Parts: sequence; C-alpha cells; structure tokens
Amino acid sequence: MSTGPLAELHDKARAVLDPVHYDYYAGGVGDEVVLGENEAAFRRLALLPRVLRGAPTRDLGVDLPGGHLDLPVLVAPTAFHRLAHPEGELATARAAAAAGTVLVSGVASTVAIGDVVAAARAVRAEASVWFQLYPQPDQDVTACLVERAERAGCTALVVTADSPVFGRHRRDAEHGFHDLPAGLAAENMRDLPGGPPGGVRDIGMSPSVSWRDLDRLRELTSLPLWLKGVLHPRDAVLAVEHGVAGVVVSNHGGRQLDLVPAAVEALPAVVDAVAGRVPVLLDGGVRGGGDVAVALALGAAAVGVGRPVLWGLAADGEAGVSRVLAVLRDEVDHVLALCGGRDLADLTPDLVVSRGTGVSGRCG
Ligand SMILES: Cc1cc2nc3c(=O)[nH]c(=O)nc-3n(C[C@H](O)[C@H](O)[C@H](O)COP(=O)(O)O)c2cc1C
Ligand SMILES: O=C(O)C(=O)c1ccccc1
Repeated sequence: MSTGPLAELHDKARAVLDPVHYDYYAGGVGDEVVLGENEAAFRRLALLPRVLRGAPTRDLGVDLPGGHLDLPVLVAPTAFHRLAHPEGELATARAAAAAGTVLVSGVASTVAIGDVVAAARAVRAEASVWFQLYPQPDQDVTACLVERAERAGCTALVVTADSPVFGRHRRDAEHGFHDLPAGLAAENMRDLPGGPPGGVRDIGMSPSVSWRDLDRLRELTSLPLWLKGVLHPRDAVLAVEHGVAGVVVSNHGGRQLDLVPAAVEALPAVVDAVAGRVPVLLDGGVRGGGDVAVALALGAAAVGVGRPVLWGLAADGEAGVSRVLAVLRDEVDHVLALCGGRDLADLTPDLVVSRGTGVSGRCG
C-alpha cells in the first residue's frame, strides 16, 4: 500500500500494534512471493471505461446466498481481532453491520460467535454474519461448531479448504509467536467435545480433509455453504457438483502455498468453469475501489478484504473499520461512474486489459 486513506490506516496500525502482532497480520508464507503478487497483479491490469452511458446514480448492491450486501465488499475471515483492539470482533461486526455488509466471522475469533452476531444485530436487525470454519479432525467438534453458528443466527457457512496443514510463516517463527497473550483465546473452541472442561481446544488442521467432509457438512446444515480457497477450475466444478452455494477464489492472502498465482489471476478460469451456476467471490490483495471494480469485471460477484480491515481495527477500532468500508464504497462508486456504469452488471470482462503488452495500433 502506498498512499491514500487506506494506506494511512495501515501506517497508523503499524505504529500502534505490537510488532509481533503486526507481523502476524501482515506476513505471508515462505518468501512472501504470493503476498506481494496479490497486490501487484491488480496493478498489472487496467480498465477500459465506456463513455456516454451516463446514469445519475449507481446501485452497488449485491444479493448473495446468505445475505444482501449494500456494497460489493465483505469482510474476509481473519483470526484474533482482539490482538488489534480490545473490542475485537465486536467492533468489526458493528462496523460491517452499519456499512450494510457481511462479516465472515472466523472460527479463530477472540469473541464467541453468539456475541459477534448479537453485536451486529444490535446495530442493524437484519445484519448477516457468516461463520468460517475448518473441518476439524474430530467430526464431533465440527458438528458442535456448526451448531454454535446456527444457534448464533449465522446465515451461511464458509468452509476453508486451502489449509490441510498450517502455512509456515517465517515472521512468526522469527518472533517465536505461537500463543495468544494471556486473557485472549479462540472463544468458539471453548467447552468442546474432547477438550478440557471450560478450556479451549486447539484449532486443528486436517491433512486428510476431503470432499466427504464437505458432504457431511451439507448433511449437517441447511445453511448455504461457501467453499473458500479454490484456485483450480476443476475444484470449482467439483464444488458446484457437491452442492455449494458459492466459491471463494482465494490463496488465503498469501499465507498457505507460496507457489500459487495471484488471486485475481486465478479468477477468470474459475469463473469460466463455474459458468454462472453459483456466485464466485474473490479475496486477496484488494486495496482500493479500482481493485474491486476489476475483480467484478472479471466475474466476481463481490470481494473480501482481510488485512485492510485489521489495519482499520488496530488504528481506530469500530470507527477505523467503518472508515475502510466507507472508503471502499466511495471508491467503487466513483470508478463505476467513470466507467459509465449504473450497476455492478455494467462491469463486464471486456473492460479489463493487461498493462505492458505493447501498443497495438496504426502508427505507420
Ligand atoms: C491475520 C490473518 C488471519 C487469517 N485467518 C484466517 C482464518 O482463520 N480463516 C480463513 O479462512 N482465512 C483466514 N485468513 C485469510 C483471509 O480470509 C483472506 O483470504 C485474506 O486475508 C485475503 O487477503 P488480504 O488480506 O490481502 O485482503 C487470514 C488472513 C490474515 C491476514
Ligand atoms: O493465520 C491464518 O491465516 C489462519 O488461517 C489461522 C488458522 C487457524 C488459527 C488461526 C489463524
């Protein structure tokens, strides 16, 4: 991030956060190639605006399985918000609800999901909160987490599929960051089957996670299921065949396999493969309204933002998250106006071109 209001929030967050926690949020896996590529790939793309199709106002709304968004940006699931601010996920939930968008609340939240949803609904009664989970090695634990999300009133489940094992984050290893500070815990993991009574179980990754786990989840709940962490178009097709409500193209913000393409570069093939059967979301590297517009033009129904929300939260709590979402909303609206768009359907693939491919034209 270079300049602009979101960059200012990032700078402020870096100044106030414990450097260990800053690096936990900011870091990626391995050499952090993918971390950089997620943002760099957007800068390699350009928009060809259409002219003279003016509309006095624009509609930025999107309907998705599990909720309506007033802007095509939702809050991607990120862990441990109380590392950023004492109110943690409560503040994030309030800001997302006030902005009219969805918070995808992570299983690794430092506030229990019931309290997260209650905070969102206190701001806006019809607010939608989705619950992200990793299928746990112990199926009873997975079932219990799903039940907690349902009881809390979540309106969709997001199953993260890109983490059969934890990514290796060098910044965390260098700091020796392995545990949350005293007083903070992954509250959804408290009092679970097989865990210590009153205590918190570790979030497990399961290298044997399979499509069977997704089928089990579908049998367990009638909530819409999103599959997050899809990069291969064939997996997107399988996900549709297994009954998902939507897929999320994501490389986990460059935190899992440091060999994959930028999220936006993986998007078009997934969109083609899904062929409109379910909506496709994207997250990774979205840092401004232009990035949102490009992703939507390439076929995403909406995008998720991870780190920008953490920076807003660290910089200024609920107000900081509200500011991030307001800036993105304003920027998307502005870009859409400059593209002669009335609503998000006017962002079509023909508007996106690559930079740096030379000049084609009749220069003699
Ligand atoms: C600190 C941090 C924690 C994250 N924790 C989770 C998580 O628990 N579950 C999950 O599915 N994704 C998690 N993600 C990935 C995000 O959902 C999202 O894919 C990514 O942050 C998007 O990239 P961006 O940060 O460039 O916007 C995490 C990302 C970060 C930065
Ligand atoms: O840090 C992460 O990216 C992440 O996904 C995660 C998973 C489990 C617990 C905490 C964070």
